[in-house]
Amino acid sequence: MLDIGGISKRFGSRQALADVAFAVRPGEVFGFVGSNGAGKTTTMRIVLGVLEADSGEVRWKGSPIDAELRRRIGYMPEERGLYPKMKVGEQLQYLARLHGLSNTDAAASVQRWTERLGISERVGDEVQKLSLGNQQRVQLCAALVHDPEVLVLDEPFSGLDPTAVGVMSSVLRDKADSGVPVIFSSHQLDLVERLCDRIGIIAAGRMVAVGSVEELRARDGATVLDVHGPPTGWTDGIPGVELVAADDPTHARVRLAPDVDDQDLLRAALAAGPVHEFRRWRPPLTELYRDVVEAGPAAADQPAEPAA
Ligand SMILES: Nc1ncnc2c1ncn2[C@@H]1O[C@H](COP(=O)(O)OP(=O)(O)OP(=O)(O)O)[C@@H](O)[C@H]1O
Repeated sequence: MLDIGGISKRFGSRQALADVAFAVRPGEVFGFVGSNGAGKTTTMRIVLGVLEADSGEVRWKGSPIDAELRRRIGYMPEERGLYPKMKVGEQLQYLARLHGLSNTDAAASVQRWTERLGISERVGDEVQKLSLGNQQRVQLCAALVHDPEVLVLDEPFSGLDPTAVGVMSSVLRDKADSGVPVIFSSHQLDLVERLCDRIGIIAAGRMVAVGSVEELRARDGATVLDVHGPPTGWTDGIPGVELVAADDPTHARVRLAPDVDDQDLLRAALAAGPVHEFRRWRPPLTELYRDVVEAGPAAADQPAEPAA
């Protein structure tokens, strides 16, 4: 288990992280989301040990991350760290060797991952001659060539075409299925919802929600129903029933107060007209995110609270 245990970090007067705590289990893809400046990159850098927390600790399998453990993490930094003038294959081979692989193992690994990520034809090209998306594929190869025990990826999907998104998603899923905890940050919430087993939402340096999408949905506790059929307006005046959306003249999305029986609501709908659909509404992550971040300790894009 990768355990991020209550880490805090201050840059001058700015409290970038305040007691951030969550865990990523082996076999799990964990999506780390939050607005610009919320603290994702800072958290990931601390996980990697390239930045030191002021307090709190990161542990992998119960041990604090040290130099030896760091070599066993695959990291894709936000500021991509490739040498532009070096050839793709040479660079990956070099990185794999740096992480302790023999020459033969490194060559086999480079071949395997460049093929999997669709850049095997480009191994003889300088990195700077590749498109940005292909450079990103190389960057993911760089995180994978040494067969890491943990994967930490900072915005690996940004700027990728749909094919590359598909390839990258399946690679992350496979790594997780082989027992590697995978954590990545992203602003693409639909992708995060599809791919991740659990999600952490950070706002202004504080974790405001952690869980599966279902668990995040359950936080609200309210029953919200979509009813299609009767002309909109039939809910007016029913105690404990709030109309929250009406996408067309025969639709009503309603939030029920805890004491309202959904069967009573169904009877009221039937009295107003034929009911074609009556079902619980499952909000997408984009809506859950908005609700959580807006209700969090500070709204999105606000500066982190200054230190005392
Ligand atoms: N080296 C640094 N010196 C000073 N402040 C920093 C430094 N690194 C990060 N910060 C500040 O810490 C806060 C968190 O930044 P961080 O890069 O972790 O956010 P993020 O969630 O990764 O944002 P984005 O989605 O834009 O990449 C921001 O207020 C940022 O300005």
